[in-house]
Amino acid sequence: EFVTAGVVAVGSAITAGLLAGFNVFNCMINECCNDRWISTNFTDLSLTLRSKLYGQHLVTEPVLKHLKGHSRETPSKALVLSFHGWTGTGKNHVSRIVAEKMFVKGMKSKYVHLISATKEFPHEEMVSFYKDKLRDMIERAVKECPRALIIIDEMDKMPPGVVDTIKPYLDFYEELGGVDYRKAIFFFLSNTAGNDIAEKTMRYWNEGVARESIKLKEMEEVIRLPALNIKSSGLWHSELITKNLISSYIPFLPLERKHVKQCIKDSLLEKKIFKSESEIPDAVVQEIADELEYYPKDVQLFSTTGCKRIHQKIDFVMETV
Ligand SMILES: Nc1ncnc2c1ncn2[C@@H]1O[C@H](COP(=O)(O)OP(=O)(O)OP(=O)(O)O)[C@@H](O)[C@H]1O
Repeated sequence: EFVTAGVVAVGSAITAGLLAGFNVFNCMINECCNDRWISTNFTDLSLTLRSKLYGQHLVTEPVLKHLKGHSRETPSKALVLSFHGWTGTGKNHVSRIVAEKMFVKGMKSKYVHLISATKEFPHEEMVSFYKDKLRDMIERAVKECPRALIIIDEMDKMPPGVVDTIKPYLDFYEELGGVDYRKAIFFFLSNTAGNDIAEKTMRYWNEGVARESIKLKEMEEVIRLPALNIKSSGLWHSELITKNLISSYIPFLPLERKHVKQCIKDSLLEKKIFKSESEIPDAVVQEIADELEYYPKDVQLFSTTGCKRIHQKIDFVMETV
């Protein structure tokens, strides 16, 4: 009996060893939820954000700070960053950069989830079904990898009330149903409060105050109230706001012509129309920039579509050159 027990024990040890070996080998080739596939080194991310995100000082540093803080051993809750601003100001751009620098497979990682509210939750009358659907999506994502990045785009198109269903997962609980949600990262993207952010930025400009001296704290105030009170914000009367479950509101300021010009240069290089920045004639950049619309009409300060639609404008202008 003693001998049999010994043989069984040795057998189990060998099986466990083989399994562990297989897992190590498997995770060298296939994506796993570990440090080989998910980075906790923020150097590259910080360099990229600093050089490739224009005019958004209230985004670059706060986002980096939150990500670094949250990556420490055991965070007390999931990180929830709510991105707000006009169209084309960089909300998706930042999300993509973060995904690409944190996850080896970038946006293609099975641990990065991009949920489009208009695609997934198009009908207002289906709220209760959508609540189950969203809850299920989040549970599956975090069960598969506690360090998942979940991006909800077009939050303002989400039927009111749906998002509150994920409240427990964003709270300070150690675990829910055997799953720890505290290492997960959520980005909410919306245009809500975009006009309020633009107005405030405009006011500073009129007073001759440098854009870079605008503080995060005051902009957060500008966002929080509209997000809570506008029915089509996705966060209308949401407990995520009232119970302080959103870690930070990140304002994307409207982009000025000089930022748009930087985006144009990037796009011209990306499209391989020019080989280096020094080859790009100013007149070409100017002409493409003139194709966009600016607000307010008299001073033409902010691009109403940020850096969006630049690719089409390049095609149009280069076609006629
Ligand atoms: N601040 C920025 N710095 C550098 N490039 C930018 C910036 N904002 C936008 N872009 C460029 O413009 C493109 C469109 O921007 P993006 O999709 O990030 O806008 P958005 O804020 O998510 O808009 P929407 O609210 O319409 O979803 C990006 O892919 C990027 O190339």
